[in-house]
Amino acid sequence: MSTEISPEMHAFLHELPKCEHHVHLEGTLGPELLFPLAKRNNIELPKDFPTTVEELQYKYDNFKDLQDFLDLYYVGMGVLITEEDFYELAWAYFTKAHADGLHHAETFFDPQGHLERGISMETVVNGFKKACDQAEKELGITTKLIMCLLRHLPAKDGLDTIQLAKPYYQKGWIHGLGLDSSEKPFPPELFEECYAHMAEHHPEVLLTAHAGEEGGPEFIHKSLDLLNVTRIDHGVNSIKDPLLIKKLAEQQTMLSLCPMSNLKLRVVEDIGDLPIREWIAAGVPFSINSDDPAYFGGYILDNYLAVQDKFGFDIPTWKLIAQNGVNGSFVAKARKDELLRLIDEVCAKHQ
Ligand SMILES: Nc1ncnc2[nH]cnc12
Ligand SMILES: [Zn+2]
Repeated sequence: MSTEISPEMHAFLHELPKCEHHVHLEGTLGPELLFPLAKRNNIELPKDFPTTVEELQYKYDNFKDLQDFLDLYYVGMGVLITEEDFYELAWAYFTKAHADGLHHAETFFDPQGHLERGISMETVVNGFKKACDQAEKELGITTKLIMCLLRHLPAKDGLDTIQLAKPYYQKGWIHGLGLDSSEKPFPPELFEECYAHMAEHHPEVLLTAHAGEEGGPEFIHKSLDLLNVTRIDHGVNSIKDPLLIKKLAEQQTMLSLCPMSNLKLRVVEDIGDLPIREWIAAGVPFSINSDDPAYFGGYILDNYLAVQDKFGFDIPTWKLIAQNGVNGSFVAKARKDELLRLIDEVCAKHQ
């Protein structure tokens, strides 16, 4: 069922202060930047890669599953070469998301997808950090960078990557460790050593992992119990296990839900099938995110609107969702209080 979103509700959702916890910076690379960067950097795209925006868009609209998307995603990021490319990419994301009412962003990046092409960690992190600093200064968006390990690569490669990123963890330029890429063939336990290393040497770092996107509830259990993550990225399949739902609610573990991604990658047939009402009823906190917005057809506000279109929530429910997003953010109490005050103001104005 779809509900008509009134202009008032649209304006409210636009204004509602938002936090994003699940966006891959490489997933913000759309055709409008991909093709010019390929040209600028003299990158010859593979023979079977689309050559026009329309052909690329057709691919984006017809992913069969997560792997089908990832195959295109890893080729796409091959046009990113210089520090300036990484900066431009992230800055374009921050400006777009700012226009959607974004106030705080915890952004993923995949260094191994660049290191294996001969791009240095320094190039990647310097470019992203420059955009983060500018977003804080010019747009008032607080930011955190979360480095993800690619689970289709060996854990040893992950440990080497952690080693390379150490100076940036020490400087406080990278704040989290995540785990992404093909889920089902590469379960969480393969990366126990990587997460244990981070917990031992950088206890201040946020630990999170993609789990329960295509994998079952056991991937979420193992991410919590073996990797000791305090957040779960996606977590859609948590609903298949009532005990897990109870545990997520008890521990107040936030799920970073990505509705349009879940639809495009066929995790669900319809956004209305997402277990959002069940999570709210059980007290499981979640935030709403864009994942790879250039590939899935929508930035953060589009994802909020897609949920509203199917669920028709009232303002108090949206207030709760926004508050949970703030409380699950990796920021100091003073910033949380500030964001919660802003949410109160916008909700009071639209009540
Ligand atoms: N939705 C997703 N799942 C797993 N890995 C990803 N990398 C980028 N987007 C991803
Ligand atoms: Zn993701």
